[in-house]
Order: sequence, then structure tokens, then C-alpha cells
Amino acid sequence: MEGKLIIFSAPSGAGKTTIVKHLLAKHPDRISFSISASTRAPREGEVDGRDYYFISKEEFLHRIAKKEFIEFEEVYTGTFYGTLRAEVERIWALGRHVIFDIDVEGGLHLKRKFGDRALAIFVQPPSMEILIQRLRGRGTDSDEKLAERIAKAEKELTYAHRFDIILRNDDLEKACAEAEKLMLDFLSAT
Ligand SMILES: Nc1nc2c(ncn2[C@@H]2O[C@H](COP(=O)(O)OP(=O)(O)O)[C@@H](O)[C@H]2O)c(=O)[nH]1
Ligand SMILES: Nc1ncnc2c1ncn2[C@@H]1O[C@H](COP(=O)(O)OP(=O)(O)O)[C@@H](O)[C@H]1O
Repeated sequence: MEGKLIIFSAPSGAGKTTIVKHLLAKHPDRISFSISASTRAPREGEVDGRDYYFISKEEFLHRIAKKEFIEFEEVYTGTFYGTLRAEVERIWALGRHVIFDIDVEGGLHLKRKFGDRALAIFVQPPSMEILIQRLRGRGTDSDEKLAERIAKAEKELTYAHRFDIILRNDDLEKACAEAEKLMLDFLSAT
């Protein structure tokens, strides 16, 4: 089996993590989550090695120097996120496909790198207002962080057309069902 990549990208708050978790729960034997390395602090309930590999900035920079990342980015000022080559290869070696929850630049980077082996899906919120509501409702960010995410989201929404597919996330149940169909069709195509 040739391992594939299923990429979900979106502005923060659009719902990609929720959709990815739904797919993982339904298809644990076919797909695994690419656990990224990050220098941000864990949120309550997050577990190192499950949600992220939480590492120091010093270690992150060291791993960049050793060329351990397929892609990496300073997603928010001072905070790095990256996909480790070893992580993706570990999942393929298990005979599974890799699913990504990654920011817009990172998603486009992977698509450029892997071409037809990757399906790049842009999760689109119904509106900027609703995106802000969801971010506020999640309650994970300070006002300053919220403002940075909103500013970044405005720019990212203009990149939607570069993806293979735009998936609107209005009704969550519908969006999950559509995401599942897109993924299964892609995985069954040769
Ligand atoms: N480029 C890149 N972005 C990532 C990676 N892992 C996570 N991200 C993105 O970094 C952003 C910040 O992540 P986080 O604060 O955990 O989540 P969010 O608040 O749910 O968006 C999100 O848009 C993630 O999709 C990665 O390995 N590479
Ligand atoms: N279709 C939807 N309708 C209402 N709330 C949603 C919907 N999709 C996601 N949410 C909520 O919006 C917030 C942001 O979703 P999340 O999956 O964390 O986004 P992202 O990973 O893109 O930053 C969460 O609190 C989530 O429960």
C-alpha cells in the first residue's frame, strides 16, 4: 500500500480539529493523526505525544538544523509548529494513511510536496463573524492571542481556492459526513 496524506487546513476556529477527531474515531484502522511538534504550552487536557510533541524552542531549532521536518512554520509569533518526517513514516509503516490538522501555509506546502498522493481540504467557516464566535466560545485564548488568530484568519480565508476542495462547516454533522465521503473516495481511488 502506498501511504497517502489527507490534509485539513483552515483558519483557527473553523472546526478542523473537530472534523479530524470525528474521522479518526470512525476509521482508526485506516488513518492515524500526524502528531506535530510544537513549542506552545499544552492546554488543559492535552497530552504530550498524543496532541503534540511539546518541545522547547531550543530543541525545535536543533531539529530544524538536523533536517528532521518535512515542513515547519512559526505559525504565531514565537511559536513554532512542524511535521516530523519520522512521524509520517511511522504511520505509513503501520499500513495507515496520515491525516493532518495543519495551518493553511503548512497544508499548501505538503500539497506541493506530495502532489496526487495528498488530498488538501480547506475547512471554511460560514462567515468571519461565526469564526470569531467559535474562537471566543472555545475559550482557549487570551484577548491578545485571539486578535492575532483573527488577523491571520482574514488572510488565510483568501487562500481557500488553492486547495483541492473547500468544505463548508456550517452544520457540523453535515460537514463531518461530507469530509468522510471525500476521504473515503480519495483513499479508494488508485
Ligand atoms: N505548519 C504547521 N502548522 C501546524 C502544525 N501543527 C499544527 N499546526 C497549526 O498551528 C495552528 C495553531 O495550533 P493550535 O493553537 O494548536 O490550534 P488551533 O487553535 O486549534 O488552531 C493551527 O492552525 C494548526 O493547524 C504543523 O505541523 N505544521
Ligand atoms: N459546525 C460547527 N458549529 C458550531 N460550532 C462548531 C462547529 N464546528 C466546530 N465548532 C466549535 O468551534 C470551536 C473551534 O473548533 P476547532 O475544531 O477547535 O477549530 P480549529 O481546529 O479549526 O481551530 C470549537 O469549540 C468547536 O466545538
